[in-house]
Amino acid sequence: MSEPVSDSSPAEGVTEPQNELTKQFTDTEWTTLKELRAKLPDIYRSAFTTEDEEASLRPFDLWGVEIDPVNPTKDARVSVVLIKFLRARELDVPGAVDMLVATLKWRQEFKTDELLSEEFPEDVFGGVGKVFGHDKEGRPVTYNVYGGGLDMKPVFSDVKRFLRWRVQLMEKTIRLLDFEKHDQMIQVHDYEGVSFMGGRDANQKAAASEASKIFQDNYPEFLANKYFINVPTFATWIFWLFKPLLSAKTFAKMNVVGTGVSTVSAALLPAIGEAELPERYGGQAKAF
Ligand code: HEM
Repeated sequence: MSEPVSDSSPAEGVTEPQNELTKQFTDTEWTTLKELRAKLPDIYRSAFTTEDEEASLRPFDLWGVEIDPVNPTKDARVSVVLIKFLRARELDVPGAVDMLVATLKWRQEFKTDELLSEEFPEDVFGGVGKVFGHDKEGRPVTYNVYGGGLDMKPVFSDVKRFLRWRVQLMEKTIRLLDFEKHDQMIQVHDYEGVSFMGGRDANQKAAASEASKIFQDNYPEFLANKYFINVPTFATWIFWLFKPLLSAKTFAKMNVVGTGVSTVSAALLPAIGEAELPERYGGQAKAF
């Protein structure tokens, strides 16, 4: 990685707002970021198709950060959001442009702006997903309990509803990121007590692959690390099924951990401090 650039580098002599995260950008990242910013009006025209050009160029709120396509340099957090699309495409500007257009279109189709206020039955989803605590670097942690003695039938009976619930959890976690110091999360999947005898049913498979695709295509670089815990040895093959669905970079962030509290805590404690780790995983936090 090259040296972080000086505060005056981003706009060749013109200073613009910086934060802890933008200060870590490399020179190449700044160069590609400037190219991407210059394309924002075209990106917006493609993503927000309307007869009224002025309307398509209105600032858009992406994860709580307002991106003004005509003047994107006022807020350092805009750079933090945009660099994600570049990093997800190995700093290839046309690739990042395509991804951003597709994400903006997908957000309109999926109606993500309605998600945060949507309600889901507590008796079905209450125990299945939680945002709880932080890792040692202050990043939020989400736990998905796809086992743990819970009844999974109603969770996956309606795949569309599951996807809206799961994406809502993602969006809620993102709202905990400030894009100043933190722009990534940790995710934990707990498969404790899952019976793998009959394999995953058709709905579970569809939900898993569709959710993975949504995250892969529309949530660039939000994952710092992901842990699959309480996975019995004979079920680890399922992990490899996901390899073709995920980029090599995302796949490399994933860790499969075996069963039992001591195995799980040995894997999680280096990342999540004891005080923040739920008791059920060998920590001290009275969580869920
Ligand atoms: C009945 C058992 C299982 C169920 C119900 C299930 C459910 C899910 C769901 C709903 C997702 C979507 C992504 C998310 O929620 O974050 C997912 C993703 C995934 N699961 Fe499972 N899963 C099961 C078993 C396993 C096992 C045994 C493994 C092995 C480690 C595994 C590995 C993965 C991987 C690698 C992903 C992709 C992660 C991502 O896209 O971020 N799953 N699973």
